[in-house]
Amino acid sequence: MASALRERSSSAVLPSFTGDAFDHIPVPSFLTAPAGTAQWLYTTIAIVLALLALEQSVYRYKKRHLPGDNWTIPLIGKFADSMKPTMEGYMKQWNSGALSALSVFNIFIVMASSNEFSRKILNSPNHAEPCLVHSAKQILRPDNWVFLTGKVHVEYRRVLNSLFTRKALGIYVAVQDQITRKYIKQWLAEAEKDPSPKPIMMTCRDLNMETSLRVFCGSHIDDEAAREIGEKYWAITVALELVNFPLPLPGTKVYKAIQCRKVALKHLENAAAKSKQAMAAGKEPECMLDHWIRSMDEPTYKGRKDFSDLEMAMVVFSFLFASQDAMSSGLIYGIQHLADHPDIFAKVREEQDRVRAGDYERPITLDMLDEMPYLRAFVRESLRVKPPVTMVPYKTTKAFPISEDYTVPAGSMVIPSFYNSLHDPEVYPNAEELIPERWLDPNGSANQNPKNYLVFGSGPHKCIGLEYAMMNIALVLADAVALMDWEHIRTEKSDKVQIIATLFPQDGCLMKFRPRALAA
Ligand code: HEM
Repeated sequence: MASALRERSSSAVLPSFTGDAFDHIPVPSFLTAPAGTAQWLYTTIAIVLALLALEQSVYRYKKRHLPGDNWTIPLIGKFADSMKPTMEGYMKQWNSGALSALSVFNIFIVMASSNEFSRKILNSPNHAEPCLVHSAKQILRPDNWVFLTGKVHVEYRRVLNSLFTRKALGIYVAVQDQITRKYIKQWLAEAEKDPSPKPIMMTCRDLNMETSLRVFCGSHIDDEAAREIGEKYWAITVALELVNFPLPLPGTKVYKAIQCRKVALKHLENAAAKSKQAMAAGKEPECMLDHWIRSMDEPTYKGRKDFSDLEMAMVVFSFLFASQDAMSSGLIYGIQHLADHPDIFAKVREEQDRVRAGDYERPITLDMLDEMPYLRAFVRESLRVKPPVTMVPYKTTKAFPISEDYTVPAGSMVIPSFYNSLHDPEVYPNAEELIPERWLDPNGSANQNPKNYLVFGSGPHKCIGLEYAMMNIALVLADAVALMDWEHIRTEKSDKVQIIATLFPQDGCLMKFRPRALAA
């Protein structure tokens, strides 16, 4: 095709453009260039045009009958949209069909929006594997365990599951409670000095970061290192776009995120070494690293024991990476939802008062959380209404016959989306409304259709930290409800969603906190 175009362009009739009548029109220099140069230029243009035509043909061939644009913007496709994603844009895509197509930087993408197709992608490890966002491999390092697949992934995960047993959660809950109380004291002290409403987005992120670092590394990470990781981590959050600029050149978001990872890994590796020393010296486990090292000595332990400091650091970093944004989103919407529903707030507080029996200084334990079913139902419901993670990019490893009439080509991105499953009115009547009670009835449709609850994904890569995540959000809300009075200052942006890797209220959730006025 290119050679045919070349032949045609070399014999193109130009003289009519060089006649007297056109003398006043500036002629581009390449048209007046010597014959050899012009021919070279026409050839180049012809090749470029042919490649552009080929790009469109390949896109249309892959897309077939799926809903989606019939043409893709040359080279970049929907890159501009992916730079500034909006909930409205995503919803338009999800509602255009159970499967729909688009292309970004020549990556062919199939978006799945129904429960059936989303679950099928998550549960077909022989056809598709997670690719997170494109930048994740550059940020986490390609040798991070999260990129393992198949049997090796299952085996690695089996070891890591021991980090989320009830025994382990019992260690973490004490750390979480201590840090949450420290932050609540700080918020109240700041509010006393300046009672104006403050956005809680960054405050919640800081609380989550400190909680994670202390739960994972305890005192094996010093305050300075924790502060440095916390400060730099925002570079990683902003680099988590669906598709980034392909090369991590200096100045790009991915480059900055990689620099942050290097700093974090250095500190985490150090923490792993210190934890090994502490456990060898017979100290009591105080964090996840300690628990991990100690559990490998238990007679029932089966699996590898030779984890290097770097390997342990990479696991901890993967947890930080997977949790920081999702936890912050879940917590912020938890606070906003509670503040905006005084009836629900009152029920949560009544439960707190009952379980704590007037002793608000006593640290929360796992047993106490077990006695708070209404709070746990609220957390579940809040995450359903505003799922922090609305989709997870996967990649097809071979042609994937996803439906009777469509096969996703090998090497495509396939994106299971969770929003429609979580807002399915058949399973969740009045799906847009926040109704914790729907989780209190074991025979209700919410509990009877667990397959719809995709907040934490499904299949071999389902969120490993889901119990810990729900426990942490519940604990922060429990302490905040028990110890403070709240006021949410609503703006016209409170219900609008901002997407920075996960979902946040556009105004950052403006809150006023006061010490709780307890009846004398
Ligand atoms: C509200 C908070 C959280 C939400 C909404 C969330 C959601 C998710 C989702 C949707 C996935 C992908 C699942 C799939 O592909 O099927 C995932 C994976 C993962 N999550 Fe979470 N997550 C949260 C908190 C956490 C926490 C606290 C940790 C660790 C402490 C964590 C660690 C991970 C890891 C390591 C994976 C990858 C698992 C694998 O590939 O085997 N997440 N999470």
